[in-house]
Amino acid sequence: MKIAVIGAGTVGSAVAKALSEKYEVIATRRRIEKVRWLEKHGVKLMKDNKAAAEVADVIILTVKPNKVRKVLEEIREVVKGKIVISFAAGIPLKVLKSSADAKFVRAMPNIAILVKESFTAYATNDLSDEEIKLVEEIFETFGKCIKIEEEYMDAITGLSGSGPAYASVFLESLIYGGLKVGLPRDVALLAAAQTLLGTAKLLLETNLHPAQIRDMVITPGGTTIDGIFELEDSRVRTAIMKAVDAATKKSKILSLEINR
Ligand SMILES: NC(=O)C1=CN([C@@H]2O[C@H](COP(=O)(O)OP(=O)(O)OC[C@H]3O[C@@H](n4cnc5c(N)ncnc54)[C@H](OP(=O)(O)O)[C@@H]3O)[C@@H](O)[C@H]2O)C=CC1
Ligand SMILES: O=C(O)[C@@H]1CCC=N1
Repeated sequence: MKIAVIGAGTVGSAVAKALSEKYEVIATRRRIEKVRWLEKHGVKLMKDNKAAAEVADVIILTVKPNKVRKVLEEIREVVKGKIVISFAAGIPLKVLKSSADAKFVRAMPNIAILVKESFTAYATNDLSDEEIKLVEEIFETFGKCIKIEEEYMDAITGLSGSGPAYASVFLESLIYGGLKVGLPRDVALLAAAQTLLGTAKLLLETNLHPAQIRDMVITPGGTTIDGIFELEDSRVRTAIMKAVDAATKKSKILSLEINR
């Protein structure tokens, strides 16, 4: 199966690289010289979106949201009846469908595609069971995936699409905390990253709620409660909830703007 990735930027190049292990991949962007390294992974580079979409069985759009309509206009004649997956934040299926006569999937992965640990949520109304299977096989090359109702896509964008950015702020803060108390940089980085990874795994592999994990770590009168006391005083939870809320609202605004 041939897959065309239209817009090989940050996400598109990660997508092309991951897919290249299993599929024949063509990737496009205007400045293809920026992603020559993809050729080492067997990815064919082109500037012509229409030519790439024409020879592909499945097309993945990884251009910015404001470019989606223009790109669909370019490729509309050659994607009739084909599966077109859009990763663009905030662009509803309705808008995609009004631009071309294809079978559309609106999806939201995250940058952990690079290490095959993306969380990809997707919505579609157009696909048969067999086509859903095919699309899930594609998403599984990026990590985990789930099908959701489209009404949740903006919230997913605000949580797991943007999530690696929030988690990186938290990780950076942990590392700097480590530096403040005198840890060598490499030790602080490893300690922070492995702790976050381990906690996420604990949550996914047990039935424990995060509050229970937190409670398990707090030894009465011990060290952790002093750290937690400071965190609660800084309203960290409110800050993170506000971040998810703001990014979700922005995704909704993008969909309103595109309809104008
Ligand atoms: N970054 C992330 O973590 C995530 C991003 N997304 C979504 O993925 C999309 C891309 O985001 P991101 O990778 O961050 O953005 P980038 O700006 O890094 O990538 C977009 C790419 O599109 C290319 N491009 C622009 N115009 C065209 C065109 N007409 N034809 C072909 N290619 C074109 C650009 O390259 P050139 O200028 O050389 O053409 C650019 O490299 C967005 O819609 C975003 O919402 C979704 C989930 C996570
Ligand atoms: O910042 C953005 O708009 C994209 C969508 C989700 C993550 N990055």
